[in-house]
Amino acid sequence: MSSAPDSAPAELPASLDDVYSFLGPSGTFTEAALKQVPEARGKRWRAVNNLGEALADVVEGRSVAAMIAIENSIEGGVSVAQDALATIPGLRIIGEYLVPVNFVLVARPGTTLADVRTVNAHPVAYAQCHQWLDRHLPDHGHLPASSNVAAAASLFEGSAADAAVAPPGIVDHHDVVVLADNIGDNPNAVTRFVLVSTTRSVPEPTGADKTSLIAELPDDRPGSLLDLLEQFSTRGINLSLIESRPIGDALGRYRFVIDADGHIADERVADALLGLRRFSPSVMFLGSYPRADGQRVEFDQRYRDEVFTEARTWLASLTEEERPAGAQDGASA
Ligand SMILES: O=C(O)C(=O)Cc1ccccc1
Repeated sequence: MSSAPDSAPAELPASLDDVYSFLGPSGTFTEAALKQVPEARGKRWRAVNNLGEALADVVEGRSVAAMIAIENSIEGGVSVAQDALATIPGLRIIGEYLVPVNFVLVARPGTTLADVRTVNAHPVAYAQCHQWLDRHLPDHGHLPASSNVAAAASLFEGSAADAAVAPPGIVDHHDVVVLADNIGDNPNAVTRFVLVSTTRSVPEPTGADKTSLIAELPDDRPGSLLDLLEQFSTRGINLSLIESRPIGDALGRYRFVIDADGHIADERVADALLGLRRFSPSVMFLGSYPRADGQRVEFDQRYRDEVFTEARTWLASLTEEERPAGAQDGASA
């Protein structure tokens, strides 16, 4: 267990509620994402070895929340994370954070690029550097690592690899030599992280929010996906992510991972959820939370809250008994 870098005074109560889990060891991009969470400052941080351990900490009450990578600008959704959120009941996303990611190739002192045969790398990092690796080390082998920092650490723990893909800050943590800088295929790559908890309380709407959902299609017939998408389009809701993931019970069965602009407290988003629920056999609400980029949600004024509430009031009025003129509420004769 480590303490947050800007930790508060030692007399802080050390209850379980104070613990945040993240993919360690210290120096990972996931830790950089957790540093952006004001509520986590001064709390205890638990470095774990994989996503499953981070989420189990939350579900089993060892941590109040876990930071996980969910999407990157090169590969899209992190499928293991999407599948975990789809299959572990009770998890909610309570915040999102963006971390620019770039990578260096490091090795034990004395190693040169010409010596490198095998590279240790986290699979997501490896995928983001493969063009550089294929160009400069065309016959290299890949050894998967549990994190970007673990990849470099393992060079000193008997790893068969000669080099590792790591974050630039790795030089502050290990006595490595940098064989090459900026080996990421996209210099502007960004990874999106989410803070996951089991709390039922949803962050307050800010006007710059996002709602994450997972929905299954009712049946395998033409237009099912269109029906799903229409729930959003007919309510003026923009989607920032839609990805299909296999449900896993039969070939060709998929669930859809969706990020929609807006908050469940927005009438148009709540109405879209009701629409989804009416036709989908399974809709999971993963949470509404402020967008990391702070960008306010733009939508056509035809879909503002008052339009929905006015329509509901109108509907109710259609079947209300007409009151005789002058009658008062609750008045008895
Ligand atoms: O947090 C890290 O450093 C990781 O190892 C996971 C990861 C891998 C690639 C991009 C972002 C996060």
